[in-house]
Amino acid sequence: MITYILHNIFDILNTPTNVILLLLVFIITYGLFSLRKPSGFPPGPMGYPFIGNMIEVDNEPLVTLAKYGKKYGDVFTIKIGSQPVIVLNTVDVIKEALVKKQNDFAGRPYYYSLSGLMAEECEDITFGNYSAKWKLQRKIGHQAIRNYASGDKLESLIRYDAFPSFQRAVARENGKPFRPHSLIYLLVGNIILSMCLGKKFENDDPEFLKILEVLNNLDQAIGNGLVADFVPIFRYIPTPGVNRLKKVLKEWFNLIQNQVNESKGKFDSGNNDVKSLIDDLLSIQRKAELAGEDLAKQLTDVNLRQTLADLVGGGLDITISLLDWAVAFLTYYPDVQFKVQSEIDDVIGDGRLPLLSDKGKLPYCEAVIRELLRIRPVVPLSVPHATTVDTSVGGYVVPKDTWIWCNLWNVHMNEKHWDKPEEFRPERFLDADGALLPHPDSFMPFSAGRRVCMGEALAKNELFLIFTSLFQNYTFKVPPGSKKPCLKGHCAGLVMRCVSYEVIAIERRK
Ligand code: HEM
Repeated sequence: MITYILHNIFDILNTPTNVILLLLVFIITYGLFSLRKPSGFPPGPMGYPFIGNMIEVDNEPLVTLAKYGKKYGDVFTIKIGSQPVIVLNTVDVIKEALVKKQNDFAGRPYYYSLSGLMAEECEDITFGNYSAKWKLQRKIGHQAIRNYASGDKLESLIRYDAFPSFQRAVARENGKPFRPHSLIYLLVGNIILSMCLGKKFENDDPEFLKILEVLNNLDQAIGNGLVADFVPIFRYIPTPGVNRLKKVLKEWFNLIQNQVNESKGKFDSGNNDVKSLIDDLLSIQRKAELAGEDLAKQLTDVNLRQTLADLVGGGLDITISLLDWAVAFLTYYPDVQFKVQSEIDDVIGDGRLPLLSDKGKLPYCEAVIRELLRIRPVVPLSVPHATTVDTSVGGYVVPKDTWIWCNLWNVHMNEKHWDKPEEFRPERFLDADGALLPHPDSFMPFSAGRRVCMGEALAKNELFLIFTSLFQNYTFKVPPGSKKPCLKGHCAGLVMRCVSYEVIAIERRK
């Protein structure tokens, strides 16, 4: 048949009907071919030609993956467009991959929007390929964060600048209902930007608002990803989605690069005063160069601005989402809010804002933060991984370059590990005397292994300080006549967000 077609191709193509017929045959064959799973891959749902399981997974990713898990087991394959993805659905297989075989699963898949455009061809930490240069880039980023995560820098930033500025913004609401997300955005934005750039901002500072606006536009332009992520031909077609993303990214890179240049100019003129995380990154990199670490010389300006972009972009969005969930849940459950406030009142009182040294003394508050991270793990499917070599997981052989999703959400919702997992119950993290229990293996909001969240230590300290400061100073209530916040999440890109809601904030310390 094929030989016949090849020999008579020009005769066949001589009428429009035949051309259309041939095209149809090609499309149908390609469509059927796109349904095929690579041999040896774990089982999974069939899906549709061209799009695979994309519609179901895009609509309700967490519900859909839980349903597939029940049918196909701990490890299964889905298809996003023509791209096969292996989903790891339980703690055992996730730990086998990310901890036991951590090097094998430390890669990242290539997404055109995130790895290509946003990370300037994988030059950042989050989407960078697992390599010696990437390890050094992560080490430098990690070291710079560590200098801020503990100690006075973070504490004083919150106590003296960001939180008082947040209080002034709440006071301007004058007891009227407002959306906490927008004020939390300004609060966390102020902390992260002051930390990264060494600048202090009032909430209405035009430079500050411009950076937040660009970040917000970036978020919207990325949305749930681009078609070009899964259908490669769209990378070469200037679709409105790609054009919009490129435009916002140009603005974002300009903003970030200007900050890097300011810092570099300072260092080049002999001023080695470290005032911000970007100064830290530069000084650690220069020390590595002087110590003869040749790889440090390979870290370019693009790597530097991408590391900064990872810290600003990643840190901001995820932390804001968790705090937005915190206000939503504690407004919904006033009894939990009351217990949080009573513990803070007993231990700290109202004479000063909370400090990191209070951490061990507020077990109930810590249990609430943990329960929030369990019930709403803000990066529920982690950041996608890829295999770096031929390997195996859950008894299946997995070839190099396979895309892997780790379903952290399902781990936190597994009845084998959590009693009534859908209930918000902070006490599950406490013993009978109210002391904090060590958290179990099945609690993994920051993921695990080589790619474990780089900001984990900073995030935990930041969440503790902001959370306790918020509830020490305010009681959040549902506005009269309004409904309680909706606690059902929705996934936008990699992040699980709260549906927008309103509260009133009643000041507790007059
Ligand atoms: C509530 C707070 C946060 C949560 C729940 C969280 C969670 C996560 C998760 C699940 C991952 C993916 C890990 C993997 O690929 O297996 C991740 C990666 C990452 N996070 Fe976080 N994160 C938080 C805050 C932060 C903050 C504050 C920063 C930085 C300032 C940060 C920086 C990063 C970076 C750079 C990566 C990529 C690491 C890599 O690819 O090696 N995160 N985070």
